[in-house]
Amino acid sequence: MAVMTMEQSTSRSILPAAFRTAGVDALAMIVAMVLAALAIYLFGNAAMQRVVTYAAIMLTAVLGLQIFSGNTGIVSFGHAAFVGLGAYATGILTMPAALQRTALRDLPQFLAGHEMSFFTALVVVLVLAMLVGLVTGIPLFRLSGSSASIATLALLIIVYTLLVAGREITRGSQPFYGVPREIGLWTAVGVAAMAIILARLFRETSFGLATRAAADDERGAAAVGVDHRVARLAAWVLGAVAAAAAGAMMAQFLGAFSPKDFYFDFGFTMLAMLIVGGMTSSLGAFAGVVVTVLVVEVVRRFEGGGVIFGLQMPVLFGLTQGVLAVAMILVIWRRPAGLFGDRELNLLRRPNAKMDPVKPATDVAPTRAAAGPISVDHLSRRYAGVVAVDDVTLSFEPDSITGIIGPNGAGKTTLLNMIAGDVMPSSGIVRIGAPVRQASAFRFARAGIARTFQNIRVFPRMTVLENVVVAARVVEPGLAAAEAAARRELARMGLERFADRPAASLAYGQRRRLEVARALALKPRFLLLDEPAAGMNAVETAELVSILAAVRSERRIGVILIEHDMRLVMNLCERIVVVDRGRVIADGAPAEVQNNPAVVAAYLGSRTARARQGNDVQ
Ligand SMILES: Nc1ncnc2c1ncn2[C@@H]1O[C@H](COP(=O)(O)OP(=O)(O)OP(=O)(O)O)[C@@H](O)[C@H]1O
Repeated sequence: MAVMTMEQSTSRSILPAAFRTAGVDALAMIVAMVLAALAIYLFGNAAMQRVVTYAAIMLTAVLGLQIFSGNTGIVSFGHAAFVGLGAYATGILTMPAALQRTALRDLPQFLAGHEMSFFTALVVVLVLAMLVGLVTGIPLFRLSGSSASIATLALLIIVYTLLVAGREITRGSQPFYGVPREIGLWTAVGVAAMAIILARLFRETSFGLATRAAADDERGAAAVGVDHRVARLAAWVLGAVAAAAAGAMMAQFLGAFSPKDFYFDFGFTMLAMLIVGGMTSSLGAFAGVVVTVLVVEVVRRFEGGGVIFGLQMPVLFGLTQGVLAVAMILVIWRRPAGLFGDRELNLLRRPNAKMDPVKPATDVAPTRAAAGPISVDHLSRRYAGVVAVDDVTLSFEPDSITGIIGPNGAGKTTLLNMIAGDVMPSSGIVRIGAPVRQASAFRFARAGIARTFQNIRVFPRMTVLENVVVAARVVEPGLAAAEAAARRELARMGLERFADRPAASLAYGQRRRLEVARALALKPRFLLLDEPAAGMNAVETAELVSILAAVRSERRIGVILIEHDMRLVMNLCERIVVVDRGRVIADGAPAEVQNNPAVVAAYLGSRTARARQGNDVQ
């Protein structure tokens, strides 16, 4: 009987394995939600049904937040603003015309008298959220980390101020009333189910992979061709859409509300739910909402005071928010990644399962457009007081292997970083065939320059396979093809059995090999390696040398490597460029360079200097 290989099975299926897993996970969460709703529908009272409806609405909002914050790592306060916008827009669009004439007397003509059904209003609200998401996301995607978080906070304040100031449309800080209460349990559950599918699948899309990679390591992501700004914008817009859908439901759930219902308290509740469950997974959002709603429901009974279990209790104003805050602190303290960590259910993924054999990638031809050599013209890079690279002119042919050596601080890494588009030259230019904008690493990567880093930059929270898929996705026609290519690259590097493990769990030498596999998945013209054997033992180094030599002859790509291990350099390289104090002092075959008096002097000089420093210290 013929054994079907993993490669065959993957290429035959339309859906990539990651989507199949995500689909089954989403289905499991939806089934759990529907069963809970059904039990309450059949056996619960009206109050219980309201709690489940509220939970489904909050789940939609929190999943919107998770799509952005969970994947990009940027904590957002702005999603509460989208819930508010969705609520007010739905309120205006669905309010009966007669009521509108008394409640919103000054409403502009174009907004008056629509009397839409909930679902028609929902469609309008979603389109509106997409537009507002795009407009607000464009300035936001240029920011990272805490400055991006502050920008989302600013958005929340701006939207609140607009809602309060736009009295003719929103009734300002007065309650906005008269919204038909049409939303029922099953509508809320249905919309929440859509949000679950959206959030769970988004993680596995190219955008989801790109945002997660950039959240783990922005420079590492750029080095594999990821333009994280576009991916981040996509996450922002989709998150905004889900949050606005929650707002549309919230409007009809509450019937009456005011701007403060969608301000800090609400933003805090959304964040608390997500952080308690686990920010980086849709399972975390799901669990966070369930746990928090249950806790809040219990605590709320105590908040109003009265006789509880035979005891007379005082009114405890703010108890719910207080308990939420304490729960959040406890979770952050005891389980920083949330109750469910950063794991999805991953029902179809079994890390230790025996896999079908994969044909290692040995016959991959470079596919990139930039077919010519890399040329570096009068390249310099100055830092305050230091000339790291000083007027270097060089050319590197594809299908050649060049070592760049030199004493510590000679400028090797800075030169390599400029060739990879990671550092902007102070003067001079790097040409890689096609014209590429300087200092945009992701464009250099897409033009055929792949690299590894001196300090390994794998994406620790992503699986080993995902690390490579992020790169493969840039050159392969679809996710299924990218998965198959990534598996073959992992097999080439002897890492296929670790495919479903988090990259952080790999040993040091394996992580170095993973970085090489990820770089090769770009099908590059040139592979730039910054001290690939650093920190490896003799066996690991020998293994790496033989892999690199084989890869280079299999694929006929140019390799440029920086290395202090002279044995490795002399064994592997056909050409050696020696750099000292930012300048090229020798360039030629290994034997020539070894006997070059300038090189001997540079190395001797640095050693003498080091010895002198040592004596000074003593
Ligand atoms: N971002 C930076 N800011 C300021 N100075 C820098 C920066 N990057 C590099 N330098 C300086 O530029 C010089 C060259 O550094 P570079 O890291 O390129 O050398 P190297 O040859 O790769 O050294 P090593 O072999 O130790 O890695 C050093 O003096 C370094 O301190």
